[in-house]
Amino acid sequence: MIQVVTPQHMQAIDDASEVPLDELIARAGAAVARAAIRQLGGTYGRRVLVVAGPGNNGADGRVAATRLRERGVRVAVVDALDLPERLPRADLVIDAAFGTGFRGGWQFPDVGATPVLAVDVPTGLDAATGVAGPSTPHAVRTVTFQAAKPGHVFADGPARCGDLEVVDIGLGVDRADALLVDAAAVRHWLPHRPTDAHKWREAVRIVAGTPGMTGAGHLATTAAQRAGASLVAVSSPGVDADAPVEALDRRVPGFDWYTAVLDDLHRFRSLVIGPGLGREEHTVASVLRCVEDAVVPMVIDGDGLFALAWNEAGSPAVLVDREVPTVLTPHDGEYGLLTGRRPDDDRLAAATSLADTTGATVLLKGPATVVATPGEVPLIVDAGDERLATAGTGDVLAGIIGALLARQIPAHRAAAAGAFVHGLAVQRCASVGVIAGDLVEQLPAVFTDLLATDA
Ligand SMILES: NC(=O)C1=CN([C@@H]2O[C@H](COP(=O)(O)OP(=O)(O)OC[C@H]3O[C@@H](n4cnc5c(N)ncnc54)[C@H](O)[C@@H]3O)[C@@H](O)[C@H]2O)[C@@H](O)CC1
Ligand SMILES: Nc1ncnc2c1ncn2[C@@H]1O[C@H](COP(=O)(O)OP(=O)(O)O)[C@@H](O)[C@H]1O
Repeated sequence: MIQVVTPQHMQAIDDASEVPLDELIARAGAAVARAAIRQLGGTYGRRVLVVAGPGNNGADGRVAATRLRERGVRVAVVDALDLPERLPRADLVIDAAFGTGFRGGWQFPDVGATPVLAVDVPTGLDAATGVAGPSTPHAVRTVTFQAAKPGHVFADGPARCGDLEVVDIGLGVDRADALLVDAAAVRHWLPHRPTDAHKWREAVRIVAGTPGMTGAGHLATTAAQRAGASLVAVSSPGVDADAPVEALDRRVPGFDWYTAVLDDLHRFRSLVIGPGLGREEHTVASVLRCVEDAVVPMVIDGDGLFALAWNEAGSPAVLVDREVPTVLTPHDGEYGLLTGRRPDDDRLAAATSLADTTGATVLLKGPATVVATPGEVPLIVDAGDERLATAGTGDVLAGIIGALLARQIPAHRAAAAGAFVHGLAVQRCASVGVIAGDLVEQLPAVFTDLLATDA
């Protein structure tokens, strides 16, 4: 997995390093020159413009300029603080104006359609949060050093950075602030089914859906089945519609259904509660009883999170005493209900603080999803894309995580692996018109491909 380190932490690593700064800059500049040559597809007859600032980011760019000249590239270097009225023509612009030391108030010049290669971060992109300034260029590629920064993966980061290249320049990273989840990690986390498998061994209990929102129960159930649950029992309180044929249809009344759910919950390996349950007072009461008394790992999603927030003692009080893992899956609005404030731009900190106050695993949804658990390095999943922003995809995610918990994957990894396969599933879907059920259909192939690749 790629390490993610905050800019402040990277500065401390830099300060503590025994490698002299000049050497780090030489290595960084050489890596930028190599990336530029790859981007140009050669050196002969190619022209590069380097916009170089007054700090170390500019120094990286000047070294790259020297290396490129040595390779026969025609290079012009312009001073970011003294830009000429007309920029020299080029096949590639290297943005070495400012990196993590940028303080705002400087405009990146208009380079038209010329591709931009950014050094460390495109100028003006906040490396801590990914929020771009008004003139931040859209780079085709960004070369960063030793570790990715949160700004590369959150907010405007992915769109402004283009392809991200992380280059080892010999700085020892003592600890990562987060890890970017990849296929190799998820493959490693997935258990093989034992030959003596038994249908109750990976059984998932789901409470989701109400009259008028029966789809939530259906989506979570089929997602859990397709993510490897050996058996799924589903209840949609007050609903008489049929469950999927392969699932156990556990009909429960619209009120006080917690007794029926808790009754034989010990037979299951996980409980998914919340998608499409509604926000009635009696629903809140039943959800809270389940959270307090459930003896199996739980995923609490959607209206289950509303129920947690809507109780006088506050969600931490309900959760901290749980002796088995709990995964909370808020989007920004649900995070706001739980904490009284929507997450700010520092999404790693937002997820981590909710995890710390509740003792739960928190999966904070978004274009890049963060998974935080007390005592674990946060995980970031950026496998999905905007096609996931459609009704019901969260219900699918909850079902997948429920199945992975039932398959005995620890909560932190189960949540991140769930978000990762959810993202891979959408990659296999059509470019337009994707609905949540399409993700479910893709899951067996996603898992099959993941397990078949030997990276
Ligand atoms: N540990 C690492 O990650 C390494 C980082 N390196 C590079 O070092 C960069 C950080 O270097 P610096 O701390 O020198 O920061 P920058 O190179 O981003 O720029 C800081 C300088 O720019 C000036 N400045 C900032 N905003 C301005 C504005 N709006 N108008 C005019 N002047 C402005 C500041 O006064 C300061 O002199 C990284 O982005 C990276 O490119 C590499 O050199 C090698 C090692
Ligand atoms: N722009 C986006 N890019 C990538 N993933 C997204 C984007 N918007 C939403 N998602 C993902 O889609 C899912 C939506 O979940 P949720 O909001 O709970 O949907 P619902 O409640 O309709 O089921 C989450 O997994 C979230 O991370």
